[in-house]
Amino acid sequence: MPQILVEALAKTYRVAERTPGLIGAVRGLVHRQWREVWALADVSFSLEAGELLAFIGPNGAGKSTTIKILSGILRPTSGRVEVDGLVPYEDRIHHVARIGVVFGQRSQLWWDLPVIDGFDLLADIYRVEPARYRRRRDELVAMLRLEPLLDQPVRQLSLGQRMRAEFAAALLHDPTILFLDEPTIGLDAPSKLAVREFVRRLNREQGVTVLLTTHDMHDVEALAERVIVIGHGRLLVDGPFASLRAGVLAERRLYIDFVGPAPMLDIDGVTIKAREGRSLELTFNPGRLPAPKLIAAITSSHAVDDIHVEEPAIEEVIARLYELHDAHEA
Ligand SMILES: Nc1ncnc2c1ncn2[C@@H]1O[C@H](COP(=O)(O)OP(=O)(O)OP(=O)(O)O)[C@@H](O)[C@H]1O
Repeated sequence: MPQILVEALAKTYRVAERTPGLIGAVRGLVHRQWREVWALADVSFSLEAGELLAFIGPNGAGKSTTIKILSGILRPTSGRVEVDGLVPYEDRIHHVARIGVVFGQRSQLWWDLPVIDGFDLLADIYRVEPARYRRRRDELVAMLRLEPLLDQPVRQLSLGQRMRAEFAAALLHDPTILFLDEPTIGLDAPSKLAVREFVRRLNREQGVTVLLTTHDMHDVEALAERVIVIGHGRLLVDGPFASLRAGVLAERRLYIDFVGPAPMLDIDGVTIKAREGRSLELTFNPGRLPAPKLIAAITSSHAVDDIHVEEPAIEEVIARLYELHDAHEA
């Protein structure tokens, strides 16, 4: 029996139609027109205990809605959800004792309270037995290097520091499942690395099941073995990251600055995308032509000033997935 089971999940939101202008606004107060927005059309997947799954997709794809339903905040329009045998939105009290949630854009700590007081309050709310709480809190404080921040009010923390405190807050009651909604959003590079390292340890060493949404492909690469791509409220892909990468993500971009004007390159399997002055941008498939081989071929015959390889941005990957999906549906 999987730990998380999602079957034919659908969610519509009812939003008020706005008529422009003052008269429209007044009329809207009297006869409000509603329109339905399909956030999720039909999503099914399951997750075994101890898995780490990344949920990716463009803005508005339905990722946050899925996390909100799984964490019991929202009720779906139709479909079935079970987490550890419970229906999250029907048995919230028991459910929240087993899960931890971190929203990158929202805080569960109290803005004006010192971090440690917020932790104490949460332990009370979750009714964590005092000795167990102190043990878990000290463990998390050490893992997340929170000691120097404990007496500071949350509002004085930097975003990176606050996210570390948020992770501890979400885990004080020792949940076996962690939902993360864009946990690295807005963080600088060292803070992102710290978050990834912490999530990895939590999953690998403590066996916590993690479901994560992100727009950062580096999060996915660093953490997830399995990836679900969601778009238009539907599942587009569910599989190992390695195969997604080898298929849709195969293309790499190479940027080269030459010492002199950019030469005409004619290499099998390489497409020139842009040429300007001394610069050249090209694409290649590393499965067919490994990057070191390509770079060696170019640098052995041309003087190069700078060179770097880039993976396609997540938006490009998603756009490509849409094309494949639409072609398949047609
Ligand atoms: N409370 C709400 N009321 C009305 N519509 C909503 C509400 N929340 C979400 N939506 C709509 O549902 C759709 C899915 O939104 P959701 O926030 O789940 O997407 P997302 O994949 O998390 O996007 P993002 O990457 O931008 O966070 C969007 O069209 C959004 O406008």
